[in-house]
Parts: sequence; C-alpha cells; structure tokens
Amino acid sequence: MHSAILPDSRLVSLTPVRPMLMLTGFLGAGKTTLLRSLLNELNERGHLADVILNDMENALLDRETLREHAASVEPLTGSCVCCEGLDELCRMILEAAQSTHQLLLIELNGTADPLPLQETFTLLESKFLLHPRWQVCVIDARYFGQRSRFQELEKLQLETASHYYLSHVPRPREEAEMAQMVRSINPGASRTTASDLAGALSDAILKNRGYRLGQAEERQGAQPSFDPLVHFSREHQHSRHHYAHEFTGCNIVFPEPVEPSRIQPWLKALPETVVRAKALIEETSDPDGRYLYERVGDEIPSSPIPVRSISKVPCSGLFIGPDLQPDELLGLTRELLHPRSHFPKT
Ligand SMILES: Nc1nc2c(ncn2[C@@H]2O[C@H](COP(=O)(O)OP(=O)(O)OP(=O)(O)O)[C@@H](O)[C@H]2O)c(=O)[nH]1
Repeated sequence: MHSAILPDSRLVSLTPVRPMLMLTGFLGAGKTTLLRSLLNELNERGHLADVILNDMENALLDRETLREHAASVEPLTGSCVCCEGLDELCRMILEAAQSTHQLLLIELNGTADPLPLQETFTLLESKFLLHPRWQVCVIDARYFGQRSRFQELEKLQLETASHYYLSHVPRPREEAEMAQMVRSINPGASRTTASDLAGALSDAILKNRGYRLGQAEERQGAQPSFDPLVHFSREHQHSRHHYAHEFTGCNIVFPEPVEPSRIQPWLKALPETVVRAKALIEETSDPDGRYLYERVGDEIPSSPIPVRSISKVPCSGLFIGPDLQPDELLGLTRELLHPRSHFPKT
C-alpha cells in the first residue's frame, strides 16, 4: 500500500468563517424587534447566533428579551462603538471567532456611525474570519428624513448599508416614495425582511463550509465584501463623525416595584429632549415578572414586552437624547413613579 501525495493546494488547511450581520438605524427604529424576529427565523432553520449589543445600559435591557433565542448575548461596555468602544468590539469579535456557533449578529446603538466599524472589519478581515459581512439599516418609515435635527445621522447609517429594512411599513404608495428616498442616499442597498435575511444567512452558512479566507471573490456567487474605503475619504469621515456625539444617555435605577397606573403618565411626562426611553420595571401587581416599557420620540407602545428571565440586571430607566438634564429626569421619576420612596442618587 502506498499513500498518495496530494498537490499543495489540497493540503492547505481550511479556515472556518461565518457570516456577520450588523444592524444599524436611528434610536427606536426597530433594530431589536428585527433582531428578535431574525433570531426566531434562524432558530427555525436550525441556526444559533452569537449576538453583540452596543451600549451598556440599553444592551442590558435588550438582552433580557433576546437571550432565549441566541447562543450568547454580549453587551459592549463602551458607550460609543465607533470610537472608544471600538477596541472592545474588536476584542469581542476575536473571542467570538473561536465560537462554534454559526453566525455573528451585531446591533449598534441608535446614534452610532457604522463607517469606522466597516473600515476596521475590512482591515482585520483575516483575523475576524467573518464572511460575508452585511449591514442592514433599519428605517422607521414614519419618521425617516423628517427629523430635521437628526437627518444627517440617519443618512450616515444608511450610506454604508448593503440592505435596508422598513419598520412601521407604510401604505404601498408611501413604500414607493421610501424606496426612492433610500435609493437617492444608497443606490446599492436592497430592501429585505427577517425571513429573507434568515434565508440568505442560512445559504451563506452552507456556502461557507470549506471556504478558505482570502479567496472570496473566486467563489461562485460569493457576495463581494463591502469596502467602504472606496466610497469615503478620511476627511469626509471626520466631518461626519460629530453627529454621533450629539447624544447623551442617562440611567436611573428604580428602588422598588412600581404601581402600574403610574407608568404611562410618567413616560408621557418625559421632556421632548428624550428621543428614546426604555424602562425595565417590576410592577406591584406582578412580582413574578418584569416588563420592558418604551417611548420612541413621543410615541408610547400600548403594551410592554414581558421579561420572564431571571437575571441580576436591576430594574432601571434609560434615557437617550441631546441636552438631557439628569436632575430633571430624576425629579420627574421621583415625583411620578416613586412618590413615596426614598430615592437613591444617580
Ligand atoms: N407597529 C410597529 N411597531 C414596531 C415595529 N418595529 C418596532 N416597533 C416597536 O417600536 C419600538 C422600538 O423598537 P425597537 O426594536 O426596540 O427599536 P431599536 O431600534 O432597537 O431601539 P434602540 O435600541 O433604543 O435604538 C418597540 O416598542 C417596538 O415594538 C413595526 O414594524 N411596527
């Protein structure tokens, strides 16, 4: 018996790579809602994802509603993923590269600029082992392009996207107008749904089996990896980046369960500068569970999301917006939510 000598090319060890999908979109656009649907669709196809969530306090609240459907849900502690949080994100992605789960999903916070991340993914491609890399921009069809103060930031989040997803889907005529508006900002982005994305990711997982990193463009039907450096100069990047820094966050820990009838009036009373609010609340009437209440702009969804998982995340409120006044928020919370309790300082 003799052993065959294989040509060199067949001796190269194969590097497992996995798809990565990054969700962007303005505050409250519907990123976590899409992520939740996508995780469900992926579960149905037999796939488990590792998930990284940006923005510590926000991520801790969202994690409570996602952990059942993901292999792991890791919150980033840095407040801004496009600058001081970038090193931490890179470390987490490197760790995630060792994971045996089939894909990586990243949700950026609603004020992040995705361009520095796209650049980093491109530069560190051989270490991150992520292919293909897609970015889905979630667009709230009700408000997109109409929030004059935040319009530039919304545009930045769409400019680098490979796909876009419309939440709060409008009537057919308005859909056509939305599509035109999106095309004028990013003609390359295609509209998608949770089910389309799950199907495309599932296909990518299958195609990736046996794929050698560095040969993406040789593979039949491979999606070319997006290289944002081609589209944007450094000067453009610096001049655009300040938009991501007009926002501050404020977190208030609740000292005790809340009387349910107090919650809606409290949410309604929050000042206009609060562009986004989330509150993980234990109600006095239901000591066995907690609820995630929200406000997007001045809209308050009628029913909160029940959170049944037990964790150490404290009941708390998170507020995001420009020019937030923590004392004002603490005062309102004390007065409307916890009038009788001794309230800790923020
Ligand atoms: N009617 C309707 N409600 C939606 C849709 N998408 C999201 N929502 C609701 O809008 C609110 C905000 O959605 P999220 O998915 O938390 O938004 P987000 O972009 O993750 O928010 P941040 O992480 O705070 O930026 C939630 O109450 C959702 O239930 C949609 O397509 N239709």
